[in-house]
Amino acid sequence: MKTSLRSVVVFILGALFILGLPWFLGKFGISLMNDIGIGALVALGLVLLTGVGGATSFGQAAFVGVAAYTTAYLTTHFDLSAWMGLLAAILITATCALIIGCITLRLGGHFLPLSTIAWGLSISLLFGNMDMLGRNTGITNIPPVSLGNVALLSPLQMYYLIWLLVGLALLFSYYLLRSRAGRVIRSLRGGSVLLASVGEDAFVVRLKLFVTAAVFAALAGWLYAHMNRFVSPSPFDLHASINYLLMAILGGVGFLSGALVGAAGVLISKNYIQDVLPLVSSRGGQLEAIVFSALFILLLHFARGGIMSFVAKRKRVSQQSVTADKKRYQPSGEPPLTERAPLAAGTQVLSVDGVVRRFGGLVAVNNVSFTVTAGEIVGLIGPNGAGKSTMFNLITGVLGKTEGRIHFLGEDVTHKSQRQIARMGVARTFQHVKLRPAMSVLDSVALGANMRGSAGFIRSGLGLNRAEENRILDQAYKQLQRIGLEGSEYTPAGKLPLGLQRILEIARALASDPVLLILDEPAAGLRKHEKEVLATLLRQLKAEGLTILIVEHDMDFVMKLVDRLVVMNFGAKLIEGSPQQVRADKKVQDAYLGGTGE
Ligand SMILES: Nc1ncnc2c1ncn2[C@@H]1O[C@H](COP(=O)(O)OP(=O)(O)OP(=O)(O)O)[C@@H](O)[C@H]1O
Repeated sequence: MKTSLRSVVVFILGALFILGLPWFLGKFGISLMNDIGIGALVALGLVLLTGVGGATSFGQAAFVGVAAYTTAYLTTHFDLSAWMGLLAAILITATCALIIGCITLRLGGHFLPLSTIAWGLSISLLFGNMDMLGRNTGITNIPPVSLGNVALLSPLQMYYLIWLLVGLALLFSYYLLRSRAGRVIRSLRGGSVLLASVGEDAFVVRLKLFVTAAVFAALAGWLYAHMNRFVSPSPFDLHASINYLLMAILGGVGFLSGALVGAAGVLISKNYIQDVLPLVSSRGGQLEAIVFSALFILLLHFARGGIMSFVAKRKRVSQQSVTADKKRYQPSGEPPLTERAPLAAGTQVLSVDGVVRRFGGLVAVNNVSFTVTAGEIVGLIGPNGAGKSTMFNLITGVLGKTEGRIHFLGEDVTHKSQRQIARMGVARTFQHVKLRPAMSVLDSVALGANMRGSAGFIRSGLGLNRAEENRILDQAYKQLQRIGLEGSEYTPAGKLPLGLQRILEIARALASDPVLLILDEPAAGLRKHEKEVLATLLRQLKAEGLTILIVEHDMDFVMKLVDRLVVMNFGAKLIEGSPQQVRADKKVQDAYLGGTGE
């Protein structure tokens, strides 16, 4: 994993700026910077959870509150040090997030944000109603954080602690997103079927992200409690949660730096508005909420990408001479990832036995049986609606079977999940391409090698995954060379023409080192020359011992390519045989080729 020099320079310059800034700020400025740092920590969690992971939370302030009250309670009632309070705050907040996440994160659509409002409100109401937490009066006399004998009492002392933690959280997030785990997080918006095809459970990934965002909120809560030395319910209510979301959106919910920019933007303008509104009206306090609501709506209408998206756009325009296409990946030289031993010729790879799939009254797949042996290319063909894609979805575990059995390498996979089947060595492409448009070509393929690595959130975020990450990227580059897309490593996948996106999906599948490659209409949208290149690639893969099952409508392409064909019609198997046998069969001509005898 190569950290780009520019990112290092930007980070160092940022750190120097933060170090030197107090020289130019008064007491008020330093206190404001402390609030910005605390807000930025929460907003950073939201950038990961909402901006990258696609799960909107209106309840982050409640997590800030859980951590703040935990440390406040433990340090005032049990005389624990603030550092023990930090440990407890992180543990309890993460546990709360885990429990709430398990209950709510499976909710789809608008129900998830609605549920975050519900638990956000409930938790903040709890703070105001529990005697042990001081009800609405809160908890006072919280001890300061101490470093040895030095108590961090002044805003300037807290400034350095707060911004050290903000820097570490930023670094963690930066490394995390550039890793194996980060590619999976960035693919969350592509849906659970895409993630399962690379061996991941979307719910588990979202849950880990939810807990990570809660831990960032916990850091903020701990800092808040020991900086103010007092906690009460109102800074952790729904209103505060909306403010944190506003910070993330204003800065740019798709950018880590957006958390800093957004927190600064919201808190500085809030101070400014608080100064100006009393001059306009005696009810300035109420007007503030209205002004912020109006700002939120304007932002959602005209600048959803936030401030950083404008900065990124300008940067792209000013760097047009150094386009992504001209950057090249340099292989790391790490030893390559280990590969599966090739199967002996004739080994049975797949066996489909009397499989039935009904959708209500419709029998989409009706008692279909066939086998695929190692090193074969088998085509599954049939007219539109014959049940081919349903058959693919049954084999790969996307759909459950109504009847029948499927074995892969002799193991019964009838009731295995898509993720388990993918992990056994079945890789696939999709009829409707499933790529993340903004993800680079190199990363898109590296996602396929996901199951060949093991670094999780913590190892990746701490930057301890470099060797593995290099090997995964080298593997992705090797597959790009194989399909002739080297040179476009850093082009966003969505910028490729549809035909090349299909080929890119094949490279992603190959990066997993599969036993069986299942291709759903790979030649659709390809030009004649591209089809020839694809056919050559598939023949080469067969020569290397890979087994391929392919659905394809282009008869010319498929007839020249495959060893055997299984023809389906109205959900049932019509015939199985060599391309010559299928071509000559009268039933096939009637059903599939419209009786032309092509
Ligand atoms: N999730 C579903 N719910 C209900 N019916 C479905 C579902 N998926 C597929 N079908 C129906 O099952 C039948 C087979 O569909 P399938 O997509 O498997 O056919 P196909 O051979 O892949 O067609 P095409 O070549 O057009 O992709 C069709 O009648 C389709 O409408």
